[in-house]
Amino acid sequence: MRVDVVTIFPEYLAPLELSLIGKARATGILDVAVHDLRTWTSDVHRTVDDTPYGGGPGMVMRPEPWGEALDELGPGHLIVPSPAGVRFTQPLAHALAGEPRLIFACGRYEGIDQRVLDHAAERMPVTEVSLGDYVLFGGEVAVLVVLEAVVRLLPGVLGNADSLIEESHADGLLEAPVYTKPAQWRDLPVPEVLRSGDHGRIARWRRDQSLLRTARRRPDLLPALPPQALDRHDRAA
Ligand SMILES: N#Cc1c(-c2ccc3ccn(Cc4ccc(CN5CCOCC5)cc4)c3c2)n[nH]c1N
Repeated sequence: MRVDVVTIFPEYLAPLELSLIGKARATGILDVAVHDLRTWTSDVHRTVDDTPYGGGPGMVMRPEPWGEALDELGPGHLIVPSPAGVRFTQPLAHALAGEPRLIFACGRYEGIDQRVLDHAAERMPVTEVSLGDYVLFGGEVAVLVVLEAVVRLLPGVLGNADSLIEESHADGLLEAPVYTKPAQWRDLPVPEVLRSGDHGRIARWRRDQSLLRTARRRPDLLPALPPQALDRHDRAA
């Protein structure tokens, strides 16, 4: 997968050199390039923003540098983080993991001139995404989140592919609690079932814990579960 990120704060994306994303880059699974939007400015002050038409607070990012940048870097699936975007979810992460090329446009100020997105949409898929209902300073943090969620799904990135099956949101439920040694820590024991060696019991316990957690913390996820997601054992509850 080839990823291009355009931002006025390239240093914000330094974490992309680290951990599993850094390893995916080193092993050739992922090719990431971070670009400074000011590369595509032509004035002496390298201006990237201007006042909003129609008035209102703050500044808006000028279309010209973005147009030049996307002319050079496109085509690819353009991902634009925005407070007004569609909620970023695990299904969307899976969809993006299937793309050969992603281009991330990191806005700042009050956002990017809408014509940039409209013009790009004439020649490539454009998706505005939001991390959630709160307001950040810009899109860079969202790019780190989206990229981590997407890259984890690429073949060869996670050592144990099984961990993709058990994790939260993979089957629509929150994951069960996890434990490791020691068996007793500050008078707190590991649940006996997890040390029983009875894999059927362990699987049922984990499923029950997932359902309990989801019901308590994210009841909004429960109705979305298709009937077949609750196996015969669950229905009895
Ligand atoms: N992903 C993501 C994001 C972002 C995000 C992503 C990208 C950019 C580029 C600039 N900003 C800052 C900005 C601040 C204020 C406004 C106008 N406001 C009008 C009133 O409603 C709220 C918005 C717009 C943009 C960004 C924020 N925030 N929250 C998420 N989940």
